Amino acid sequence: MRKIVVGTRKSALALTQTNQVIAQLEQICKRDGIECEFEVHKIVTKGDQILDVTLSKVGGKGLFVKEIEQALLDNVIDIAVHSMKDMPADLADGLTIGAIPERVDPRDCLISRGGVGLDALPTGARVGTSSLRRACQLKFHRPDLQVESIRGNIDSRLKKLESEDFDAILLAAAGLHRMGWTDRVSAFLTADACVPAVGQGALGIECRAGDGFMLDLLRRFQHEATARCVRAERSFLRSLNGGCQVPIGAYGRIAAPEEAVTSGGDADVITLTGIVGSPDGAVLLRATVSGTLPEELGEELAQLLKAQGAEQILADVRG
Ligand SMILES: NCc1[nH]cc(CCC(=O)O)c1CC(=O)O
Repeated sequence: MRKIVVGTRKSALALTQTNQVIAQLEQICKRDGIECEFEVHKIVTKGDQILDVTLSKVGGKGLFVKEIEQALLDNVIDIAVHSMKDMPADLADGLTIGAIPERVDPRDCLISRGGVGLDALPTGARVGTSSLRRACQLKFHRPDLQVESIRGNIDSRLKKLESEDFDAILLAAAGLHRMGWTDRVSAFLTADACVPAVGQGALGIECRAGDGFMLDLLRRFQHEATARCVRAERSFLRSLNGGCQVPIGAYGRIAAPEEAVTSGGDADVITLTGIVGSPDGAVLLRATVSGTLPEELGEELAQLLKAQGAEQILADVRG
């Protein structure tokens, strides 16, 4: 009986999604006759310690990931469950993503007082988000809104909607979905109106690159369509040198079978949309590409946005 130690952050969302992944892996083990048991190991990351200060000013890439990767390298844990959108473009040497399971809802959503949608928010309403990507796209559509920083895990941000007197906050639908809190959603923003963060809604299970047992198990948990879309999004992010604290978004999807048939296309074709913008929403560059090779698609999309001036916008944000 092999014991698999699973590392996780200790936030409510991290623990919940880790337990959901363990339950799914247990099903696979049972189905395929693999004998193993799972144990959860909680790790406090730098990102958790400094949630109250301005994360974007600290500027480190992968603030939620570094200590967890060290625990993998030190054999303290065997796998780690991450939100793909928190993963830096490059992993630590010796580690790999063994599985990307099926993505849940990739969209952002609005949680407002009174449950109204974006268009019904009063002129000048205060909206809480610390994501430059969300701020940019929100201000692009509604320049009158006042975007203000809000910190903390999703549970504390939901509390701050009331206690800090915001009219609305923006969160990823996926986190609320995993917590069973989608009844709090006032409106889902379409992936076109607000292009999600790279990897949003997807999880990644990281392990040691040389751990054959884990790689064999995790391979059975991978959702190929999701994995290819996320690889395309991450290739785009890497090509722009982006971390999670820059106003960059990308969303890859694979045409539904009926769409692929009517377009005469291939069921493997990924359609990838990306944006780069200024945090005040004055500039919002966007392009869409499609193709079958994830890494090349991401690079192609980055080239298109660079040709529109993306590098200067990002340089201005980074200061
Ligand atoms: N940046 C924090 C973070 N990282 C992952 C999620 C949950 C959504 C997901 O898995 O993509 C969230 C919360 C949020 O952005 O609302």
